[in-house]
Amino acid sequence: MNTPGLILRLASHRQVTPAAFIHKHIQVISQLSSKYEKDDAKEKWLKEQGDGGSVSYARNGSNNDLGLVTFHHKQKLNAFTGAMMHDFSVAVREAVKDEKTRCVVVRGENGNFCSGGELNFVERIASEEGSFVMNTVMMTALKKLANSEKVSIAVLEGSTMGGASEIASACDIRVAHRKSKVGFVQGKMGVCPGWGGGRYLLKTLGTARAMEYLATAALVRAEELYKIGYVTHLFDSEAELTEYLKRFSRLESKNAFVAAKRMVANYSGKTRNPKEKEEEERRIFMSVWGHADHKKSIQAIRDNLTRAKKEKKDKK
Ligand SMILES: CC[C@@H](C(=O)O)C(=O)SCCNC(=O)CCNC(=O)[C@H](O)C(C)(C)COP(=O)(O)OP(=O)(O)OC[C@H]1O[C@@H](n2cnc3c(N)ncnc32)[C@H](O)[C@@H]1OP(=O)(O)O
Repeated sequence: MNTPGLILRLASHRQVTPAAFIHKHIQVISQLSSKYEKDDAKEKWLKEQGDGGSVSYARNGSNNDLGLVTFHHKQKLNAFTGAMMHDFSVAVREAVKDEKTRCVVVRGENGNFCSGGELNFVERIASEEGSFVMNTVMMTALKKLANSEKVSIAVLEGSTMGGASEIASACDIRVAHRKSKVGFVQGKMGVCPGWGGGRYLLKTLGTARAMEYLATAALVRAEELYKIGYVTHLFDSEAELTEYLKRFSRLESKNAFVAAKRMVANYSGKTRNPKEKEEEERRIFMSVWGHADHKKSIQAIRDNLTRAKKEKKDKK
């Protein structure tokens, strides 16, 4: 192809949003924002779309440090409906408020995380109003989860498709069943990430890999995701998963646990300027230094050293 032809071809492929299009969308968004001024109006609208399934929040009976957000729609591999998006918002609010827990475990029932948007529901809300409401409600819920002081853990089993990969990415940690798969398949449906979790996909995968996976609608095995660090732990059985989750009760000081989460969150976001991040780092550190747990731990370490020294001496 000659150079002018090539330039014309490239220009026609360049995705430039025309000004008229942007203007129309600003108008639509402004109308919808007034119609659904309150978050509960959007949640109510989603609930009315129904289509089965639910999402619950409960404290884990055998490990009280864990709160469980569970997807229930096993006949459709936990595909998300409007009712489930409504419940998810409520469940996340309950989970992050629960003062008794340290972690929020996000999981699907029956050995499957979630197969993305439920197709009948997706078809029904395929409109500007639908995209506005779904995107806003899910974005708010994912932000709440990502910004909370709990450590959030997504347990990926079976299939994690489309929007479900956004939920998984919004969590601090992803653990996966060795045989599971994650599909960044939004493009196969002719759309892009729409559950408000695009930013978390970029953060957890890195821009190049997020581009590759989204542009190819990749279905990726857990073992590959483990190699690139998207998944931090692979498990083969429920017993192994239970053992893994017990690790999050190891820190005696809950204060130190919360500070660890705050310290990581402070530097993983791009929202604050460097000066504010430094100030926040100092504030976090000052919240643990000199705290009763700190003083108790110093004494415990000192006692350990003394004990070890005595044991060494006795052995001689
Ligand atoms: C707006 C949401 C959008 C976004 O923006 O992000 C997305 O989420 S895009 C992603 C949409 N989801 C999909 O494309 C996945 C569709 N499902 C599949 O490709 C497969 O089901 C599977 C996930 C690869 C699993 O395959 P398999 O193990 O062979 O199970 P089945 O296919 O037999 O599924 C069992 C049962 O569940 C029904 N099902 C599965 N996913 C959905 C769904 N998303 N919506 C509605 N129903 C779903 C499937 O039809 C089967 O039903 P029965 O045939 O009645 O048993």
